Formats: sequence, C-alpha cells, structure tokens
Amino acid sequence: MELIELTDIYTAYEGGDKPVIKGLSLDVKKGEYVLIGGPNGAGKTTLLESINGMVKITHGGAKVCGIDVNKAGNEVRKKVGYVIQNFYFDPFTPFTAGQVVMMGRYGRMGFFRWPKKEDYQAVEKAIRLLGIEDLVNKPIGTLSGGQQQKVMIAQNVAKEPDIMLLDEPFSNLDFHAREFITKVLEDLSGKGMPVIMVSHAFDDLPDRKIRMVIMNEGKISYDDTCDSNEVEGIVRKASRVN
Ligand SMILES: Nc1ncnc2c1ncn2[C@@H]1O[C@H](COP(=O)(O)OP(=O)(O)OP(=O)(O)O)[C@@H](O)[C@H]1O
Repeated sequence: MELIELTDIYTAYEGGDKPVIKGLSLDVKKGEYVLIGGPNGAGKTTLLESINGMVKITHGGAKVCGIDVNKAGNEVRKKVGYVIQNFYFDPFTPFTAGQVVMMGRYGRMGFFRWPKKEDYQAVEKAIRLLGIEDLVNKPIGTLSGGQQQKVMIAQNVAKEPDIMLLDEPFSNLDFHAREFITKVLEDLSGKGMPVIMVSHAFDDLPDRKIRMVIMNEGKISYDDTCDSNEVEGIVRKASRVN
C-alpha cells in the first residue's frame, strides 16, 4: 500500500513568488528506507514539509496515509513523525528531556489531558530505544546538541507514527550515536514504518538496499534503489548544479 502519494505537486511558501517544488511525483510504500540527497536549496526540506502539510500544495495531488494533505494537514501531522533540521532550546526552556519526549504523545492525547498508561509506556519504550535514560530529568536546554537530537528522535518514536521523516538527523551526532540511530531507523523500517531521511552524510546508512532520491531545483532527478556503498557515487553524478 502506498503511504505517500504525491502526483505532480507544486508548492510555494507564504509570500514566496515562485514555487519551490515544481512538478514532483513520489510514491512511498510501507517499510521503504528512502534517502533524499541533492544540492543546497534543491527543495529537500520543502519536500518533507509538503508531505507533512506544512507548506501549501498549489497544484497536483498529495495523499499521505490515505488523507488529502491540503484538506486535513492536522490529521496527517498526527500520523507522521518529523525530526526537524534546526532546533534550538534555550538553557532556560522549562521542560525536562522526558517531558519533551512526552510531547510526542500530544497528538493522540490532546493538549490538556493527562497521559494514560499507553502514553507512559510509549515514552518509556522510546527513551530505552534511544538509550537516553540518564537524561530524562534534565532540563532540555542544558543538554548538548547531540543529546537534544536524540531526545527529538525519541519524541518522534514515542509518537508511534505511520511514517518517519528526518531532516539531517546526524548533523549533531558523534560516530557511535550515528551508528546507533542508523540501527534504530533500520529496525523501524524493518517493522514496516517508511523512513524518509534528508542527508548529506553517506557513511551512516543501513547495510541493505535503500531507495535513493535526488532532487535538483524542486524536481526529482534520480530515483532508484541501490546498495548503501553506491550512494556517494550516485549523489556526485546526479547532483549537478546548473
Ligand atoms: N520558510 C520559507 N519561506 C520562503 N522560502 C523558503 C522557506 N524555506 C525555504 N525556502 C526556499 O525554498 C528553497 C528550497 O529550500 P529547502 O530548505 O527546501 O532546500 P534544501 O534542499 O533542504 O537545502 P539544504 O540542503 O541547504 O538544507 C530555497 O530557495 C529557500 O530559499
């Protein structure tokens, strides 16, 4: 079953005069591991935000988990995990890391409700999976960039989404953390959750066939499955900058 169906979409940011995504089609099925590459400014983040209903699709059709993204973006966002690229927590942010992970459950439980047993269980499981047990009681803003990154991934794992989107998830992580998170993502996609990751790093890929999508100027210029050790060569060849 296709969990993502984008058909000839164009998207534009509020106030932007030109479309950023220009005639892009992409179908993603259960369990796929998709790596999105391409030069700076090609529209990779915008593609993730189009899938998530965060930018307006001005033309074409977009269904995610069977839901029309333009009509019910909120419903789509409840089903999609999204680890964003640039986040910053002020040292005085009044939440612990554990509370930030629990925020992943808000879409299910509603903002002003108390967490139920299943919410605590999902949070505990995500914390264990990411190995951040010793961080949960610390204020989020006092953690290192890499530790915060793990907390944000845990938040999205706790959400128990149908699809996981990640934008440069390795940017703050050391070698061991990258290897570890790669295994976590591989495991999630092995259980059926499509993982769609924007990355400029090619040394931390699962040891399996992955789907490589390359974007150039708002379009897909390459889309095929390959072995992880072929990725770098493909990106070099296909990421031409006009
Ligand atoms: N919030 C925004 N409002 C207006 N234009 C935006 C916004 N975000 C991105 N853009 C524009 O959309 C284009 C694509 O940006 P995007 O961030 O999707 O590229 P990218 O491929 O993810 O780049 P990078 O590899 O540098 O992260 C750029 O020209 C950028 O200026």
